[in-house]
Amino acid sequence: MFVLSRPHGTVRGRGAVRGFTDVDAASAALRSGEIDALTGAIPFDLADPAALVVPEVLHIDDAPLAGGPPLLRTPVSTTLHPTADEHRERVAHAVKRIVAGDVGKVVLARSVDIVLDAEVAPTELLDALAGGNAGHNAFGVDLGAATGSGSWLLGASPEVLLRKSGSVVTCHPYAGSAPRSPDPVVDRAIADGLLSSAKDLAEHAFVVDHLRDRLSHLCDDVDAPSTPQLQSTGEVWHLATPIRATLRDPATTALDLALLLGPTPAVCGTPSDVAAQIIREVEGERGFYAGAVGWCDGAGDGEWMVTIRCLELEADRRSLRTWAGGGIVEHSDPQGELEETAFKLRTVLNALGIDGLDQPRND
Ligand SMILES: C=C(O[C@H]1C=CC=C(C(=O)O)[C@@H]1O)C(=O)O
Repeated sequence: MFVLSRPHGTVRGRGAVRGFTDVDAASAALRSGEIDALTGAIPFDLADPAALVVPEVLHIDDAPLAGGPPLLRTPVSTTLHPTADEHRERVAHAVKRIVAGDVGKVVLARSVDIVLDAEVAPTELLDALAGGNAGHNAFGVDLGAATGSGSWLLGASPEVLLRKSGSVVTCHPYAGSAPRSPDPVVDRAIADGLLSSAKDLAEHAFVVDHLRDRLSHLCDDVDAPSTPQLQSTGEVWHLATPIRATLRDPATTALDLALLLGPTPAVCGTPSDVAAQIIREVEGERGFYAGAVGWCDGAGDGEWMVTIRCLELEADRRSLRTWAGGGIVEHSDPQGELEETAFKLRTVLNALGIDGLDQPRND
């Protein structure tokens, strides 16, 4: 099963006629007309297996999921990768490499392994994720249909890697973050601070520059405003830029665009190859985190979200891994970056009904 809930509608894929773990084979089958739809997840490292299926039925309607209340689970065990101290050290080291000129920006992430006190049904968690943000953004991908793993990838990503309809491509990159506050006056002041933060504006510009450059390979009229706007989730303020471009060849598929554009510097860095190498050395394999989740129809139209604010729920339905990362640039502060991972983790933790991770505050 596949579900992508967005403010403008919900896409559901049911059944699996065929599965693909090789993105190039999936892309070729779509382009040749051998298959007429595709749903699923692309990993961060395209050399890793994807989880793509040709659904028996692809159903598209014009309402998001209604969303449900948060669940009420308690962790019986929590393991952080890495510890707070180690993450601060990694950020400090990345800043040194940036100052040395090895890389311009690199996104470093932390993961948390949690074992819950009781099982969670993937569809129940999907509803809780959709209920946790005003846009009812949420996704759920049964990874087993393609990989046989029995796991589900679930999340509430606010970030559209791309949407393709006919010859029009839109992207909505997010980069640059600050925590929401329950106090409206403080919340507004935090948002205003983000909009004028030189460090966050620089962090954001890497992503827009990358998308402008990659889109120009296939598109004319790439239109991106010169300054970002504010967007928010339930937990986080972001800088975001709406980008629009016109494809030279409208037969280019949304999947091909996802492979061309991602992983962007919102989740990887600049230059992409150097940043990806640093991430591999520092974090190891990311799996599906920071890849893309989405769908594509027979005309090549579709939508792909950046796989963030997400978790992988294992076959036992009690064990899960969730992730949060942040873009490191020259003026990043290790403690600030640690705190950023903590408030980004709240999206998934809130949906599960988990208050704290039972660790010292900054862990
Ligand atoms: C990498 C993540 O967020 C990205 C998206 C928005 C803002 C980001 C930032 O401010 O660093 C990240 O680029 C994540 O949530 O794990």
